[in-house]
Amino acid sequence: MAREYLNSDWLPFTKVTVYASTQKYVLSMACKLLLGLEYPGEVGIVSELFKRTMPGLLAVLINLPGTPFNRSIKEGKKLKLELLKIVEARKKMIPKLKEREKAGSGFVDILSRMLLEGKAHFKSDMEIVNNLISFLLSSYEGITAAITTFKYLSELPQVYDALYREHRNIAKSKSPQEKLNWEDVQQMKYSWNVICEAMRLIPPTFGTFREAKIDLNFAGYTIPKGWKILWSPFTSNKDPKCFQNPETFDPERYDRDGLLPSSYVPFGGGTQMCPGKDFAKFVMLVFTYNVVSKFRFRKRIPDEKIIYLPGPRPEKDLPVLLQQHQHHE
Ligand code: HEM
Repeated sequence: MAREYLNSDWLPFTKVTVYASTQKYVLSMACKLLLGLEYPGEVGIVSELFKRTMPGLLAVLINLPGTPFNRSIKEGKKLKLELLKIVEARKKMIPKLKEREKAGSGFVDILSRMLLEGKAHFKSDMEIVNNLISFLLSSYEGITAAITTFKYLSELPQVYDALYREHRNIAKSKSPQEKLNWEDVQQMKYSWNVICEAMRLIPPTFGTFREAKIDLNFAGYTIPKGWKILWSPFTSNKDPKCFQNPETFDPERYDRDGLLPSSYVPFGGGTQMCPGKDFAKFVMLVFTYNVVSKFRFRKRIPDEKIIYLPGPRPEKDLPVLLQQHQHHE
């Protein structure tokens, strides 16, 4: 799907805005993997309704006709109805899905898996829909934010070249039209280090809250039972005690220095750790592989700032000039 997407949305152009384009791709990919919708035909309605609902997340909470908040509520209701229709239709396919699963054939998307697991986990269809919306949101915001990787790839040619070499080695073991498989993705060790380094310097999420279950003493401070504590990857990620020369983009550090426990936490930790980590990793690696195998790119705004809305994004969506590889260098 990444290949198909790049052929239609990148290949005909010499300029693209990486953030907006990646967001579109990630949402389509999430619709396919989470909901089992076909790309590009079936993902259109859901992704459009989802995009129209999103502005309400950051709007002033005034629910009057014509306000962005009011518009988002209306679009959100339409999105839920559309997802309910999809859930209804999929339920009718459960016997077929069970057969397919027994035969061990074919990929089972997350919605189908939720339905196969049955009523034990979900009280109603609306609960399934609400879960799906939270997964779509995490993909849309989280995975796209990690695409700051491309900012560093356009700034650091030596990192780009090392990544390209890793990708070429994988490509050499395959025929030109052969798709990536799970084993190929496991080999993308340097690529993952690059993405990790981008997420270390610009974490996709600011952090979340925990509640103190007992009176705690931490670093000389008393935290009374019941207080909320905000943990954030922004603190340890730039701490020289955890990462040497923390401001330097250095993907090799993970193999060379290793990691202190709980020092690198873009996906959180403990029992609440992000359940979408592997999904996100897979989507990011496959997309990066497909982009780097086809293009070099140069930033059009040399000192473009990263802003937080609330997740990080390049201020002007990272416009780049594309240069297609003429032959495999
Ligand atoms: C690069 C992408 C992503 C990043 C950086 C990220 C990061 C995080 C973080 C920091 C948390 C809080 C963990 C904690 O409190 O310890 C979290 C929770 C969560 N994430 Fe992600 N996430 C990403 C992608 C995804 C995706 C793709 C999904 C779903 C498909 C997802 C689903 C969730 C859910 C459901 C929770 C709540 C878990 C709970 O409270 O038990 N995330 N994520």
